[in-house]
Amino acid sequence: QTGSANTNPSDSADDEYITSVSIGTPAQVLPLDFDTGSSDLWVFSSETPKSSASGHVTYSPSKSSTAKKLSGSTWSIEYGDKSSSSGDVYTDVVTIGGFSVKTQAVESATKVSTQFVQDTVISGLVGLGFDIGNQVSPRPQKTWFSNAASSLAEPLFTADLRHQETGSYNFGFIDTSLAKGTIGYTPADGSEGYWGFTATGYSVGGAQLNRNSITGIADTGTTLLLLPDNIVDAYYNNVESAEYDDSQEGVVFDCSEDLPSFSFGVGGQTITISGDLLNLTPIEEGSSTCFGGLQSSADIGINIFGDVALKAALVVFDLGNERLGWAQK
Ligand SMILES: O=C(CNCCc1c[nH]c2ccccc12)Nc1scc(-c2ccccc2)c1C(=O)NCc1ccccc1
Repeated sequence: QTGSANTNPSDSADDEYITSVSIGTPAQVLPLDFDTGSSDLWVFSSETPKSSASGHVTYSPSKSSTAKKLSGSTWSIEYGDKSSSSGDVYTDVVTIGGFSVKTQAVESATKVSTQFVQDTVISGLVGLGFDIGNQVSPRPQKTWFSNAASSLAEPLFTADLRHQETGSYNFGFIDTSLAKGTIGYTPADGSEGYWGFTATGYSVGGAQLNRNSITGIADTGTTLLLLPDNIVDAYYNNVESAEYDDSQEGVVFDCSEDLPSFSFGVGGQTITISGDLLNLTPIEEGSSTCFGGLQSSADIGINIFGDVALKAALVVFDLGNERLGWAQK
């Protein structure tokens, strides 16, 4: 068995990607953000304060004949950007791309932080990280993919995120036609709950790849490519108008500048992110100053290959073989 779901950028900056998910009987369809950087499926619900839920599609367990309260279970998550949510837990049928998991833990939000309240295009997250990262207590729950894996043709899924166009999440199969290059595989480290891996080097503007190990995570839930300062500086030294903007908390530059590409090595392949994918968006509507897709990971303590990097590749999240595959698109 397999599943295939389309995913769409939420806005003109590709800030996040929205995928429709069916929950319950009859189906309640919610726009959710698939997140390989976390391991909880949580949703805005009938239990979310009305003031917080306004503008969001919500899940009502009381309207689903297959919903069951997981009594005594609660959850609470805080993300690195200080956003957070918490609540209680139901199990229900969750269908993604035509594949149904009958008894999926659906974490219902009774509290959500302002970032999520204001982000009305999404009604929650589908964690696609490793089960060890799940935040339900007293008994951690499995992710949708972990529950699905044993019934899928192959225990893997692929992410094909695209700039300002429809992409896909495929479960149980690899559509190699989505990529130009060969898929290079590298071991994945799931011990922290993330899809961790090590890139073998980087280059700016198509130059020869140097040999620098870069350990990081493949994270569909983070917009940016966040790398060490030495790499960020090496890149922006090629961008004449680049400067650090305190109010934006990142490097900005003239929108008119032609940005160099950025490449990294992984699994014996070279993934090249074109310059225009590294110009994320004007800092404000109509501004001629643009915000960079590559930013520093220095005060984060972890390198994150977020959507800006993933957009350049077809990425295979291979749970069965504990490995990540990358192919140039
Ligand atoms: O949490 C995830 C993936 N789920 C994000 C869900 C989400 C969190 N707000 C959201 C808002 C909308 C949609 C989804 C999300 N990835 C990781 S691993 C380490 C960090 C981290 C640790 C310390 C400091 C910083 C990051 C993060 C992180 O916070 N990324 C988001 C971010 C990273 C940088 C800047 C902003 C956000």
